[in-house]
Amino acid sequence: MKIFSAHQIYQADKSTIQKEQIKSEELMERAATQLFEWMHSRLRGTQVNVKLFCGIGNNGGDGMVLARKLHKHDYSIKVYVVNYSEKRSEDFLLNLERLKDSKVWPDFINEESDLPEISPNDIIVDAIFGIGLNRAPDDWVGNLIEHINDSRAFTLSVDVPSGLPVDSCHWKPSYVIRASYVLSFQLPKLVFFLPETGVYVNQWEILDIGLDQEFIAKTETDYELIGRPEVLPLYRPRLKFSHKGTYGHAVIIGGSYGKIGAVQLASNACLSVGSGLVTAFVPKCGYDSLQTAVPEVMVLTGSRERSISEIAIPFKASVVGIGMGMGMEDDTVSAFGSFLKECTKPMVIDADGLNILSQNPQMLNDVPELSVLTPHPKELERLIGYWTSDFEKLEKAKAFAAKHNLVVVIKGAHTITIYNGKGYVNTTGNPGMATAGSGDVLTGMITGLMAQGYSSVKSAIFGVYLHGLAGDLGVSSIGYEALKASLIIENIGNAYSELFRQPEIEQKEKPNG
Ligand SMILES: NC(=O)C1=CN([C@@H]2O[C@H](COP(=O)(O)OP(=O)(O)OC[C@H]3O[C@@H](n4cnc5c(N)ncnc54)[C@H](OP(=O)(O)O)[C@@H]3O)[C@@H](O)[C@H]2O)[C@@H](O)CC1
Ligand SMILES: Nc1ncnc2c1ncn2[C@@H]1O[C@H](COP(=O)(O)OP(=O)(O)O)[C@@H](O)[C@H]1O
Ligand SMILES: [K+]
Repeated sequence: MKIFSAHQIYQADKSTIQKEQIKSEELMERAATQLFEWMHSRLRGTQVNVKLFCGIGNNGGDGMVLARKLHKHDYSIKVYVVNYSEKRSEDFLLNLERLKDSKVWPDFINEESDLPEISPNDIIVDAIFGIGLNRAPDDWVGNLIEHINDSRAFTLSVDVPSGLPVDSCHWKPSYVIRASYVLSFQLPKLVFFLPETGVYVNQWEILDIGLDQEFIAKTETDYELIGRPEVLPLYRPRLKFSHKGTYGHAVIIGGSYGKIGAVQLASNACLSVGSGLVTAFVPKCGYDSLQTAVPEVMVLTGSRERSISEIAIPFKASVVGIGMGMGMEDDTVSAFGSFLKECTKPMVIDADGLNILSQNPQMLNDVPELSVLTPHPKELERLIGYWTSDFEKLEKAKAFAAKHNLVVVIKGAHTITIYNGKGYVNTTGNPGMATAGSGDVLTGMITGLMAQGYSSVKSAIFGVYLHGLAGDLGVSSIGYEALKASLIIENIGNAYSELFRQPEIEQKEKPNG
């Protein structure tokens, strides 16, 4: 699913209004009808106090329409207009009048007003700011937002949590609504998936307000949300008359004394995702444990006992995954540097491979184009330097990836794969995966997909998705805390099956059982 910028959403609005020959107020009515139906189907007339906090722009206008509809259906409502500017939008004003016509009289809150009482049992509708936020709220509006957050009442945010920037702009973290639920119009917003801003969004859902599909389809976006519909077409079926040679020979290089497990996890994952053959290259100390733990994996060793001091692969590997648990001994660094000079095919670089690159940036020139780098945030910072916001981080990562023609996988709760100026935002995975070795598993999986002939960027996008899905399936049987990286590997097969699982057909209720 595409992720639009605020500017693109406004354009989609315009295009819809032009094409359907409707007024903007009708689009607002449509959006608010969706909001109302969502609430009504859940509340079913329950008598709770709904307190609507509405700004004076179109986000507030949505709130006005929703208030009118709730009132018409006899809900107990109280409307507050957060009067942060004299520049009210036309559709807000129109719907304020319509609300008054239905005999609802909002309270106007301004800088001098007392903060309204909110009980934890109230339901708050947050329609103060939407995608139009372009600076941090004034302190008095911020105090109101803090007051709403402190109330612990269920807070339903319209379109976006108020105070949250949709695109890069000044904002203040304490002046953002902590939404229990966000009903966002038509398309997801990038900030829902970034670590700094995503924390304000507990759960979100898209409401289809019928924006111009043709416009959406033809608009190029900087970001795309990757779910099942996006990854299914990437899958390459196994062929009946294929053999192990068809699916490539991957080599996993890494490990040092005490960190051989990283290579074991990566090679096992590489095999489990479907690589035809897998060879691990480790220092001598890794030989016995690897051969015992994963008999399907072949093992080559260097000449040293505890670390890698030279890398020699006596055959043509389809792809190499390198760096996990490798350490940064001087000899290892020079072995890595010389190996890069020999390589021409795209590879996957993780962990100490990335750290070596950060300390020796000249080596970046020898990294084969279209290689996949899989940094966690700390490794990314070492590579691209410090950033002051997630927006800046993404821009820097894009520039870095473009400069070296690489695929950069920014790992996190929503891993983002950067390639060719675009970011692919993953939707699978869970906090149970914040555990030792889960990154090694990911590197193995991406390497294993490349071995089978998937392109670098497709391997990264597909691998990240499958890895998260395997983690989700693992967690469903064991819970977050107990999930271990090896269980992610055990669930790779289930993750493939899950991709193709048909949604269960609803059982029709039979009379008398
Ligand atoms: N297609 C869709 O998705 C549809 C979207 N719709 C709805 O429209 C919403 C967007 O509405 P919007 O453009 O009027 O902006 P909104 O967020 O209400 O802000 C209002 C104004 O506040 C101002 N301002 C900004 N920051 C400020 C600050 N810190 N402190 C004080 N003032 C500040 C700024 O004006 P400025 O003062 O900069 O001139 C801004 O214009 C969208 O989220 C959705 O709910 C639906 O109705 C229909 C279909
Ligand atoms: N909270 C989370 N939600 C979803 N996925 C997560 C979360 N935390 C970590 N992960 C995933 O787990 C992996 C961790 O990688 P990394 O930090 O390199 O681990 P390690 O170095 O121990 O192998 C990444 O793929 C990351 O996306
Ligand atoms: K809002």
